[in-house]
Amino acid sequence: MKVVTGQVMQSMDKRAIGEFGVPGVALMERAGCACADAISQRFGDGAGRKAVIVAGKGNNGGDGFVISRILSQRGWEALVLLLAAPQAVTGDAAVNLERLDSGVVTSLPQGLAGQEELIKSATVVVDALLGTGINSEVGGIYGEAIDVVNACGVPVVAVDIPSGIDAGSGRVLGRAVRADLTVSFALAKLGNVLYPGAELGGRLVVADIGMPQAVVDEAPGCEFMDRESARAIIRPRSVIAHKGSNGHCLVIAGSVGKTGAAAMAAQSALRAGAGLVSLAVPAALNPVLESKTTEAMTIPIGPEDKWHFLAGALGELLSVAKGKDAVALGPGLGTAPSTVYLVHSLLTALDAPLVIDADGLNAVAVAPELLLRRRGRVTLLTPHPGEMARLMGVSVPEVEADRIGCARDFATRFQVYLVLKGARSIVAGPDGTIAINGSGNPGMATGGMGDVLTGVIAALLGQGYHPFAAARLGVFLHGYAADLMAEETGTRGMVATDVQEALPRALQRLTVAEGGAAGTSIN
Ligand SMILES: NC(=O)C1=CN([C@@H]2O[C@H](COP(=O)(O)OP(=O)(O)OC[C@H]3O[C@@H](n4cnc5c(N)ncnc54)[C@H](OP(=O)(O)O)[C@@H]3O)[C@@H](O)[C@H]2O)[C@@H](O)CC1
Ligand SMILES: [K+]
Repeated sequence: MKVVTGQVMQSMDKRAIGEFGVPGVALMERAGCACADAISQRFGDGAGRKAVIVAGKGNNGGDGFVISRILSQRGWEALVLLLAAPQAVTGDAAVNLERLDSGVVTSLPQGLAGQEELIKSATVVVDALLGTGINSEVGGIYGEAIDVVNACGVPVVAVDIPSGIDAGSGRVLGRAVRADLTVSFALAKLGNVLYPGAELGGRLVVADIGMPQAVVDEAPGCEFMDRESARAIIRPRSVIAHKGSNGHCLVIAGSVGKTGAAAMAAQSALRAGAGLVSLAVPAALNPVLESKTTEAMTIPIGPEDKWHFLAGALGELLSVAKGKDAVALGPGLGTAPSTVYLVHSLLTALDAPLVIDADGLNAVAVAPELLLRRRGRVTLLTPHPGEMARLMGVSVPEVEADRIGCARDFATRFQVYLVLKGARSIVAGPDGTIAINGSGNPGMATGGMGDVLTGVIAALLGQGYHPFAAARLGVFLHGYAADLMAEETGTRGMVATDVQEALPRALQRLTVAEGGAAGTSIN
């Protein structure tokens, strides 16, 4: 699913009207109708139902006027509380305001004070205060109105986006409406899918409002990874595939106390379909990993009494990396200075597509310019916000304030593919292309989830997926496996190995046609 900023949507609106001759009032009519339909579907129609539409003076309010007219035709009492003088309403919104019976509209330029009881008596409150045209922090009568709506205890349907959410980022601009349902138009906005906007919007419906297809297709936006987008990336496995044709991954991981990270990265690569996995570990840890893993082949590296990698391991690691289809570097490596030095040497010397995570990223953060020496080779980083902050030399709140900007900036500057983890992981390509992951749940906020993701992405790279496809499919699959687990056991107490074990089921659900069965019929 494509998502766009509010500004892009406003220019799409202008293009549809200017270039394609679609009247603005027609778009507004379809938008209002889509909201009314969603309301009718949820609450039914006919007498005894009351909608209170809290409207602003812009086109978001205009949609609200259409909703009032349509619901009235369906037997509702549909009252509009307009937070402006009627003369302040212009354009298409004014056309629709004039079409309402005067008794339906109450103009409240001083704000909603005194209307609380009326609002509490409604079946549904429609939030038509502010949409994509929001241009500053919300305060004054609009801010107070948002507080009243949030305190009313009645289901709230937001028109396009909850009022107060920045459509380009999902940020709350001062105050924002909390809705149960949001009906967004033509395409979802970034603010509908990024947190906190995504949560405040409740369930999201994207309605077709008759925007010309060319305008939709040509709008600059980014991909929101849902099941359909994942299905479009995933490739069928050849029936004559063998372990050698499904990619051989090398995982370089582990230090004392962190053998689990190494085991999970290796095992997850297998669960995501890698044909073979070799796991290179500091030699003293080999016995532990021999027994912790079964299908992965462990390779002891360095002196037998060393619990972490030394700088001198470079030669041995390069020779085991020869011929591998992808390398994962970092899970549980530790931050011993000699290990950091080794990571720096591997960065410049390894030719295979390389996924770097965890302590691998901490080593990169010391000298990120080394990434530029990998030009021409595939590098994929998977930082969480703390690691991203270290890589960029900024604070975590700075990363969180602009997750897309940070991911894009780093990926383009250092010519890498990057997954910025967190609720709605961001995938950035070296050309600045962005995707947003739609799968996953709070159960994933526990240790080891990143090691699983590293293994999954390495497996996909090893199977020959393009790095941007491997990153997008990898994050989706990882979150989707966790979502399948959550369906069964809830999110509390979920651990990384649960997600690891659910990966085949997630792959199965994505490859089998909806409602169909796996396999090929032969009779
Ligand atoms: N795109 C499409 O295809 C279609 C879009 N449609 C709809 O149009 C909506 C966009 O409409 P829009 O551009 O008129 O902006 P909107 O969100 O109503 O707000 C602007 C008004 O709010 C004001 N204002 C701004 N910030 C404020 C603040 N912080 N606090 C207080 N006030 C603030 C601002 O006042 P100003 O500052 O300019 O004086 C201005 O008057 C879109 O979300 C969708 O619902 C559909 O009808 C059909 C097709
Ligand atoms: K709104």
